[in-house]
Amino acid sequence: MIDILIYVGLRFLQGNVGLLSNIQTYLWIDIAQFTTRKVSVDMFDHLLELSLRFHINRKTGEILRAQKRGVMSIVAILSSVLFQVVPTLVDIGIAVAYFTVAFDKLFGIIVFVTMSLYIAATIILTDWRTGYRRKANVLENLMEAKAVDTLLNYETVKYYAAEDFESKEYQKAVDDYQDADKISNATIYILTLVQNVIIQAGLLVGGLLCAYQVTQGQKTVGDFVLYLAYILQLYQPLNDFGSYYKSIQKNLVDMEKMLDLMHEPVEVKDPIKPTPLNVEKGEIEFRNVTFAYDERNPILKNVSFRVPSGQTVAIVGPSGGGKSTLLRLLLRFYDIQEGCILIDGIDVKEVKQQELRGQIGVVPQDTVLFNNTIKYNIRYSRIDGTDEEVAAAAVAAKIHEKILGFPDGYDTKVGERGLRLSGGEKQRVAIARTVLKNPQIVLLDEATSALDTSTERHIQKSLQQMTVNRTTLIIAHRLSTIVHADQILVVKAGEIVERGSHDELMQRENGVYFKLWNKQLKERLKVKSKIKRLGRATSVRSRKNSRRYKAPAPETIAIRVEEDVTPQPMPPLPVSGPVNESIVARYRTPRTMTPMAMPTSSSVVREPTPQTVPSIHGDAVNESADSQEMIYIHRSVGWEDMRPQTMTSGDEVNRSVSGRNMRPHSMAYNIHNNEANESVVRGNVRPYTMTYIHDDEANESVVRGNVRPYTMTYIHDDEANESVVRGNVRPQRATSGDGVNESVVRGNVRPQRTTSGDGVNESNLDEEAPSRNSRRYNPLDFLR
Ligand SMILES: Nc1ncnc2c1ncn2[C@@H]1O[C@H](COP(=O)(O)OP(=O)(O)OP(=O)(O)O)[C@@H](O)[C@H]1O
Repeated sequence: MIDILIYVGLRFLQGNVGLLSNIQTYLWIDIAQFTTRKVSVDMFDHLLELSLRFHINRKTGEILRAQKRGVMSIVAILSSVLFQVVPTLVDIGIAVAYFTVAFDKLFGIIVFVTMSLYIAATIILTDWRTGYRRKANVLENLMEAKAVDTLLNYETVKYYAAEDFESKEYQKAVDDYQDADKISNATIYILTLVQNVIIQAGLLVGGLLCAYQVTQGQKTVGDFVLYLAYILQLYQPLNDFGSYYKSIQKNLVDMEKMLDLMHEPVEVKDPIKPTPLNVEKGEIEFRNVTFAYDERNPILKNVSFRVPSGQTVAIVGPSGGGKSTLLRLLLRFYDIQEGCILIDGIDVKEVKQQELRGQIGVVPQDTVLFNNTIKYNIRYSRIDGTDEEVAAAAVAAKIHEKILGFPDGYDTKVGERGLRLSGGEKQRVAIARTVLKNPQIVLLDEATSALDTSTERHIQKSLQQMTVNRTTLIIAHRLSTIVHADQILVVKAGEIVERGSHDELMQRENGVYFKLWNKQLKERLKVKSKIKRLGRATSVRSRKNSRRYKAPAPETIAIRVEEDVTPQPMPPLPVSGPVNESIVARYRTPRTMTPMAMPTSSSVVREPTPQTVPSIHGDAVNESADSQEMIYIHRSVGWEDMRPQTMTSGDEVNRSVSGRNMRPHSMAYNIHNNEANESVVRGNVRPYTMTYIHDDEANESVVRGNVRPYTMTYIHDDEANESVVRGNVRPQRATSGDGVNESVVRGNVRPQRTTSGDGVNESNLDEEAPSRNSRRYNPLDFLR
């Protein structure tokens, strides 16, 4: 009777386990939610607290996966321990006690040994399995990271038509994971097999002992049946215990990566007692700053400079010199090894990072926006900004009208990372954001370098307005955008190698800045050359004004090639026809053809490339130009198309132009020959520059819209101007000459640049175009 009562009691207890699992559905939801929220938010905060160094190296997909899996594991472990493991252990304990009391010690020992062996085998084998599980996890993370990385780079994948490659890579990642997962699962079967063998062995030994005792009359058949019934009932929770343990172990492995992330040390810490920072003047000072991302590779070496309140300092220099690093250090994304960085005399280390960054506005090189509305993105810098303030900031950044033009206005969604906006629009949103933030210190990190020159010019204007009276640190690649800076720092290999204003730096002919400037100049000219002024005055008649004036500046530049072609001895210059033939044979490109006497010599035919043929005219050249091969006269750096840089004067040349579809970069200085002009008229040539062309025919061709010169300078013929007026042509540059200017004034043409001439300037007051009349003309201005 007691036996039966104990048995029923035990079953009741076991039933309780089921009861508990019902209770858990009510209680558990709250516990699980609380745990999930706590762990997720702590983890998120910690990730935000980690340094830029960590985030530069992270793999977003992997981190999110680790976080998700880690949170789920914690909840699963809690659930297993609370509702499964503890009740099972209680169950097993009672069973051992019951067999010891109800049967005899021997049965208690058998049950105890079986269960101990079972638990020991489960623990040992599960630990062994963990290695496989861990490997499967790593591969699963990689699989996920691969997918996220590819999707984030969707555009790049499409640009390079790399869908197949990416698909194969992803397939491989999936295969690797599945292989590892298969092995991990296979080890479960080994574990289960061992567990079953132990249980069956225990059952067998206990059953045999019981049967023996029945035959000896020590036990009844009823006892035997009771033993079998109960022992079978007992092994069920034991089996469950095995699977709980397996699941706990799996969850512990899953949690590992998240715990690693949690333990990732915070590199840049706030001071314990921070000094309040209230930037008023906004004076910045770098004092003997030395810094390395990796101690083995110093990046900044003893850098010192000061940006006085309200001034603009530009940082320029070769790529990789450490310019962006300076900004990152000012924002304290990294701690420096030596020296200090001060804002209004306070070391940035002494200040709370949030407070520091809260008072500095940054327009980065490539703005990444949140996948939200334009309004949200602008307001991000000051979440209490009103709609009116947001609109005012957008007006200042010259994007308000544009936004209003979108169907959803300020509620337009910008897409992931702001990809639905153009580069220029994104940059303006970033500027508007900074305007709304209204910081005393503004950092511009190549804010416009990714944009085309026209958009850049517009944005530069917004930026310049924004930075008035604010301390500004600009990193620029295009030097033309920072000539206005109060001070320019040239950073090279982690050191400031030059400093001064643009004009001061341009005085140093061998300086880094001077060279950098010229390099960019050459890039724009598409030749590696140095610009040298060729003074020349030209009389130009303005019909409109009925007055004569002297052209204030040389419009043609002679180009002297300095480098990158192996210097070769200059042969005696030829004085007769054959030179031109030699030129024909050698396919040289004339860089400059100016109306000067042409020395010739047959020696050129045999000699290596002459370095300079400063001027060419004369029939022979021109005849050769007429032949199929006269293409490259002199100084070809390559075997490009026939494209002399400048063509001036000389009938035959002009004819060759007319016959051969040559495209001179420049047609300058009184091309007054009809044939040349005819060729222009026929639309065979499209000069980059047309200067002082005063022949009606040329102008007519312009009038007819056959040609679209890049530059029209001092065109003073009414017809040409009229054509501009009529909008037939859109020169990249339009200079002087009232007719042109008037057309600009009337908005018919949109030259890229307009200079000089009151009308132009009036129409274009906000362009701040340098007036050639107002100061000594510097040919470099031409390229700004
Ligand atoms: N997080 C980083 N970890 C290690 N090295 C880095 C890190 N960031 C930059 N560097 C290295 O530091 C050097 C300076 O980089 P920085 O970005 O400051 O150059 P930069 O002058 O702004 O160049 P660019 O004009 O090309 O933008 C480079 O050699 C770069 O490889």
